[in-house]
Amino acid sequence: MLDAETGALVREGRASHPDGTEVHPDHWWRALSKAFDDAGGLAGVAALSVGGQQHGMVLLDAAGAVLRPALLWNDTRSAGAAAALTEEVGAEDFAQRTGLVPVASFTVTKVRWVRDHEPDIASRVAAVALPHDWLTWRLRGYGPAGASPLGPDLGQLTTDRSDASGTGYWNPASGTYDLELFSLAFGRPAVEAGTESHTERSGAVVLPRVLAPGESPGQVHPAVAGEALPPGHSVLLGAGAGDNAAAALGLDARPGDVVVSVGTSGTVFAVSDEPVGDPSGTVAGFADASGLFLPIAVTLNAARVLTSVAGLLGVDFDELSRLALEAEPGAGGVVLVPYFEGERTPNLPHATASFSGLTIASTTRSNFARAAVEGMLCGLAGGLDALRALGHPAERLFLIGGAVQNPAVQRIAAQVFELPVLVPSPGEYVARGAAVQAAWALTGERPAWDVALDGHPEPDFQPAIAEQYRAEQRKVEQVAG
Ligand SMILES: Nc1ncnc2c1ncn2[C@@H]1O[C@H](COP(=O)(O)OP(=O)(O)O)[C@@H](O)[C@H]1O
Ligand SMILES: O=C(CO)[C@@H](O)[C@H](O)COP(=O)(O)O
Repeated sequence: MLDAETGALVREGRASHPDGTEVHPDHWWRALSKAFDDAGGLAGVAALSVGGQQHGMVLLDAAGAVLRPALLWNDTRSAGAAAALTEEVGAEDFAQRTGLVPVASFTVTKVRWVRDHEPDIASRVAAVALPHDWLTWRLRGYGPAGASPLGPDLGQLTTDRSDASGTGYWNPASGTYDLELFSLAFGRPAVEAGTESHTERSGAVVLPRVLAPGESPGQVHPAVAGEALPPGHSVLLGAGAGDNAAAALGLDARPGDVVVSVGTSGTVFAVSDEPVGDPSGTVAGFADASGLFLPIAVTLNAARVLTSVAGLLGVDFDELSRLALEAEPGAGGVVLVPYFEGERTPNLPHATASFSGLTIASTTRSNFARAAVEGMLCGLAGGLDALRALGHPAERLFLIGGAVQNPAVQRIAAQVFELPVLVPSPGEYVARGAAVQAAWALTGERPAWDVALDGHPEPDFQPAIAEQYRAEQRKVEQVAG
């Protein structure tokens, strides 16, 4: 909870939901309510907005009930559907129509998977929403018949540009749904909530109405906030956003800035004045939450690479960092291509990780620790190269995400990225971006809050690290591709 004038942190609360690649949205709802309690309730809060993981598929029936656990961004079961859709539409056309070339993360591939593997569920789908859409709808009082104050009005579902652009059936350049593409994927017609054709086309699958930046979908319903909301107090809602677009808002990133987030996913993105369509699929051409665009490259293997290697070495993160910094740049020739969870960029959903360059001399704990950090960051550096190759200016790099608290990640980032690296003060930048949206909806103006910096590691670019990594990565790609 931030002060609307200054952006200063006033209170915070947190609650977790289960890990995994499919999660029932009810867990998010319970976690949100616990987080409100943990933060001391909503007294004094004038507006709030929801930032959430992108792409997750929430299927609702006509009575507003969730039909199955949401398939999340990191669920790769729809890799075959992604390949089929790319084949049917063509990568070039797909990129032109949506900014994307399908990979398993995107919602369009998940609806195709459901059509093909769960036809009973597919036939009962009345609406498809994303995590933040569903939470915003629930906060407004809509939800399953009998278990929500305003009932299952699917016409009230809303989303925002940033998350709509991660579905694979919305066109960031025109700002409209590509309903034909949705029907091709799912085999049923669709309609945008709240439009004229929505009322005329009963039976079509409802897709949330796309709000403009700064637009509000309404207020938190007093009955759903329970004791968190004091009597007579109202809370305005912001549009909500996908997590990466929210982080860009939270950092007040502008064209020329690149953000690298090392969390569960690894992301590299820029804010751009122009829409992007990369037919190679390396860069996804999302929209941002400010009215501009957010070209992005995303890896599935980020912070958890360090968790795995720390576990292998039997050390905590502090010791992993100490070991990594003890080794020389290049880790004595040891390279980790860290595709522990398959990979999304490059699109290798079935790849596995591999260590190489092991000799008696190089097989040391410190080289393993360093190879883990280098491999993870080199995967992201490939994303930066792709953004630059598309002509995006990159003047400085913000490094955020849980793993950035690791000193080795900061120091080695300055060796792997050929840019000044800035480390903002530790914080929840996605939540901060959601707070920007809330303040924007409240005042009608995008706030300009200062972002405090924690440090900027000394520039120390060492191209040999990435060169060595790329050589091994090409070999892995040949086997897994
Ligand atoms: N000091 C550290 N070194 C390495 N990884 C860390 C460290 N601290 C936290 N992490 C990792 O950061 C991840 C959480 O990052 P965060 O950006 O909050 O995640 P998410 O992308 O899921 O929002 C976890 O995988 C956690 O283990
Ligand atoms: O798939 C993407 C972006 O395209 C991910 O960035 C997800 O939006 C969620 O990532 P985490 O917050 O779990 O790291």
